[in-house]
Amino acid sequence: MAQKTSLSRLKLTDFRNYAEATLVFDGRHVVLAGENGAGKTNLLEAVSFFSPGRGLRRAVLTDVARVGAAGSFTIFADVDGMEGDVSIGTGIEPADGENVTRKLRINGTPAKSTEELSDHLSVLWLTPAMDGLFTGPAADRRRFLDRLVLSLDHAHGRRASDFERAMRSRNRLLSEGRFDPAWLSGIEAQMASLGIAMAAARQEMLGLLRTLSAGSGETPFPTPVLALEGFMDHATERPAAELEDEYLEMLRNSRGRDAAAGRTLEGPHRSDLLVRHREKDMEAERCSTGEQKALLIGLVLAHARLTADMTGHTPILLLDEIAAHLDEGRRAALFDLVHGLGGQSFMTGTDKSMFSALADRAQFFTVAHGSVTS
Ligand SMILES: Nc1ncnc2c1ncn2[C@@H]1O[C@H](COP(=O)(O)OP(=O)(O)OP(=O)(O)O)[C@@H](O)[C@H]1O
Repeated sequence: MAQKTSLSRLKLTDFRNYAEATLVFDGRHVVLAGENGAGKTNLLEAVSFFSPGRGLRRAVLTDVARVGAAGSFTIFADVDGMEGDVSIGTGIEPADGENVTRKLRINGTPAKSTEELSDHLSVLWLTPAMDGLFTGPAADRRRFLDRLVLSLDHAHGRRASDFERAMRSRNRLLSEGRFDPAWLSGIEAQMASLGIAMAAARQEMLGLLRTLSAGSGETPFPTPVLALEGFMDHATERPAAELEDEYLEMLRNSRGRDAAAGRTLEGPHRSDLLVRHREKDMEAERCSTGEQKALLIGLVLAHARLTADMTGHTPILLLDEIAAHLDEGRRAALFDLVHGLGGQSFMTGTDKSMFSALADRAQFFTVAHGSVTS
């Protein structure tokens, strides 16, 4: 059984609609109930800042600081984490100018990068903004998949940003007509090694999820069948060095075409995550809204289970308005599955009664106008 990671205290200052708030948790699941616009999602967003990146809204940091305050915000948490008890603080300072970066302190010591958060906890989320994942642009699905990969392979984010940087340099050289072979070859070699490593990490994640869902029992949440399309799709069995050579060759041969297109036409930045509903044998985008939501829940729960199995620690789950579109039976089944993961989850809803099946497995808070009461 994986060990539980959990938050025991959360303190916000000038964060979204909170001037100041402190919440004390006792290790159970957390239910945040309140009217529309009360500040429930803001609390989940605050917790999501304890993972690398820009949080569950992918926010511009200056938008997060409370309107009318000094321009800074802070979030502190006491965490029972993967390496034991730890105090984590993050936020921005006022007037950092255009290039605001998120500061992070772990036990009072400044951290070099937000990637250090992954040593202490893993935070996964499901929000209504993700409802259109299967019908929306491929870039959203790629980002979703990359977040899944990142939770187990912490180098994936760096790889992806280094690839992006190299690709931008190549695009610039090509668009300026500077076909300097030595320079281009150097950049393309870097793209080939990073690009194939990215594709391999994504394939590995899909393989792990496939193995896991093959063993999962009956639940009301359908099993998603996942595949990648668009770049080196069927090449998983071949050695990485061979694939790198192939991609390098592809890049070399497509310089003219890419220059004309103004972008690189082949690469891991063109992959798409294909999702099928296994039981119905149908593409996710052709499933009903409710079926898509259930598939998404199935996918996030499978990922949470995988994270727990692989790291030995349960992730913290943020489930925004999760109960809203489920009937009573599915709601109860969902709570049992979430509880069965053995971790701490944070759930929001407009009505406390939607969570009654959780009973004493959860701690209930009421949120109203940027303040929280238990
Ligand atoms: N930087 C900010 N400063 C002050 N208020 C903000 C800021 N950013 C967002 N808000 C406000 O925070 C409020 C609460 O937002 P939140 O998304 O948390 O609501 P919610 O309780 O999840 O509501 P719903 O049930 O409608 O999803 C909104 O009214 C929003 O305008």
